[in-house]
Amino acid sequence: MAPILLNCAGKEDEDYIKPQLHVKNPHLDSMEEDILYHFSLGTKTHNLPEMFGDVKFVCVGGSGNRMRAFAKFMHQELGLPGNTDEITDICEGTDRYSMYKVGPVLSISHGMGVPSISIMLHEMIKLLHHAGCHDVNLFRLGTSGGVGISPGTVVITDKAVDCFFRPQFEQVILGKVIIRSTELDADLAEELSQYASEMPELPTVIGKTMCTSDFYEGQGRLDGALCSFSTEEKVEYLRKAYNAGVRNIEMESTVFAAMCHMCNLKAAVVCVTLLNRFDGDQISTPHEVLTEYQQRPQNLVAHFIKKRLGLIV
Ligand SMILES: O=P(O)(O)O[C@@H]1C[C@H](O)[C@@H](CO)O1
Ligand SMILES: O=c1cc[nH]c(=O)[nH]1
Repeated sequence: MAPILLNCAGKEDEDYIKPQLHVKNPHLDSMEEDILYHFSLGTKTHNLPEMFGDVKFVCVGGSGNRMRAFAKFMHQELGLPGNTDEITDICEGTDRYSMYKVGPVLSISHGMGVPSISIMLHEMIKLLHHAGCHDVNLFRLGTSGGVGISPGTVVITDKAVDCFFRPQFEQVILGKVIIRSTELDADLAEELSQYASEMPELPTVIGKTMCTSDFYEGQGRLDGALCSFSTEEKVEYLRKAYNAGVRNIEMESTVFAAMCHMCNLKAAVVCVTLLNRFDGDQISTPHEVLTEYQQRPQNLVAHFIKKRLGLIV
């Protein structure tokens, strides 16, 4: 299926100026070859424009199985020809990440935490650059812990914040702390929220997402191998987070937002909550319920993609 050229408002438009992706690295121009090591892809070994030039939507999430399931789901949703069993892992030469392409949709796993997603984002953004992609929307489809909201709620992030509730991401470069903005695309979040309101089966809120560097102590859990705080201190911290507008906690949103923002890529974070952290720390929900929860961000983003491609009105 040939991709349709749509402008930001999702309308076909010949005069539309395509938003350009900017890699911010002058050294790249003088490199004879760029090996995307963790993807097992490279500019000399692969024809990246041919393989990826038509990509318009990049969806990322922690687990390889989830992102394969999403690729198969999108294949069906877009009505693409062929069998979903034929959708293979483009990165099968490495076991670091998994990548699947279905029409204009690229589905990539990023593992857990900031270091893992950050490596993936460097290589993915260079991949889009080498392939000559433009006008690409990026989505993180994740899971999270809810703060004062019911399990199964989908949170569309308006601001990704750090564990001090600041909308920033700190990167240490050459021994210096560099602070980057975690601004996400407000129009994209608004559009997703509008579509969510058309899907009554999808409980959705817009709120701040707090990104931590740990699942246990870093998220105020009492059930890790280490814990040095009381239940009251945990609840006080979660209450402060809630009052600051935080509605969920995960582990990748700030670097995802910061890197996309720096490279002029429109990005959104859509995570389902697996539990309400005021009610506990352990994720004891049955597996099949968790599987259904994980499908929810996928349903919303699939709806968005189909709207953008003009497959539904
Ligand atoms: O995309 P996923 O569901 O992997 O994101 C969250 C944040 C951590 O990576 C992980 C912790 O369970 O889930
Ligand atoms: O509580 C949770 C659940 C999923 N992912 C997280 O990072 N935290």
